[in-house]
Amino acid sequence: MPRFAANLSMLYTELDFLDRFDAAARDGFKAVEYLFPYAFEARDIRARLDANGLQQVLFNAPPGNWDGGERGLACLPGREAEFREGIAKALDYAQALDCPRIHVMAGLIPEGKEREAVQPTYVENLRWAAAEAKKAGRDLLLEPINQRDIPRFFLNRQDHAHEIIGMIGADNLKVQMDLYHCQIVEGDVAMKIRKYLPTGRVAHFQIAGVPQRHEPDIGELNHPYLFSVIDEVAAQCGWQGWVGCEYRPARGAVPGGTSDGLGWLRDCTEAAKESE
Ligand SMILES: O=C(O)C(=O)CO
Repeated sequence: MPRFAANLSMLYTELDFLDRFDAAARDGFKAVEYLFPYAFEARDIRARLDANGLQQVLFNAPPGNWDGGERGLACLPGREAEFREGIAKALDYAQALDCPRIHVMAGLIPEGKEREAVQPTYVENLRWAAAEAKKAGRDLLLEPINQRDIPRFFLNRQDHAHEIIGMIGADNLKVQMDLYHCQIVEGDVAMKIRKYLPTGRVAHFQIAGVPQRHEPDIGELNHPYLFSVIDEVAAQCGWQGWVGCEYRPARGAVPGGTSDGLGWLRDCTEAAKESE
């Protein structure tokens, strides 16, 4: 069975952010991820991690004006200085939280521009950021995201992410392979895991049911099968990463809404015990 991390931006949202760490640990998670730590002092987050024996496995670099609709700065011409400040801030938090990975959201293709026109900005920003992250001992992750959730998002396809990484050639620049986005954009998910995991460029997975982004046991994807594929390929290539549970519980932000929906995880754990 893969190792699962609770995404605290989507799970336990009936609780204040810092209390979500305690709830995730109570449900048996050993690791967490979320979008952004920046509204909190790193030492307060660190205290919650330590008190609950949790690892911080991923968070995002500052995305620009999130409430104004921005979803990353990396592909935005003219925003390079802000992009660099954001990466420096993310690296400081990563150090304080002992977090090995930072997701750098690509951003939206500006109105009136084509993807090809902004790709050079994206590549140059990432080249700089990967070198900074390397000095700090961190990996930077690129995530292809579907355009139903985020219209005009620059990076949508797995092959595009791998092509960009190949162009830059930094060994700490990797892919965050979200199987929910992958199914919506391109499908053939199991074969894509088999193709890309052995490359050493997939640092992290995320999951959610498709199409509503609820629990993984709701919808068109057969997650137990996909977990067995991850396990099989991981054993062959020595991959030891995490699978982030980045879904909106079907019962919503109500007390117990997240925990009640974790039947899929309990089933998975039981099945793993039986096969030992
Ligand atoms: O929208 C997503 O899928 C993300 O992981 C954002 O970080």
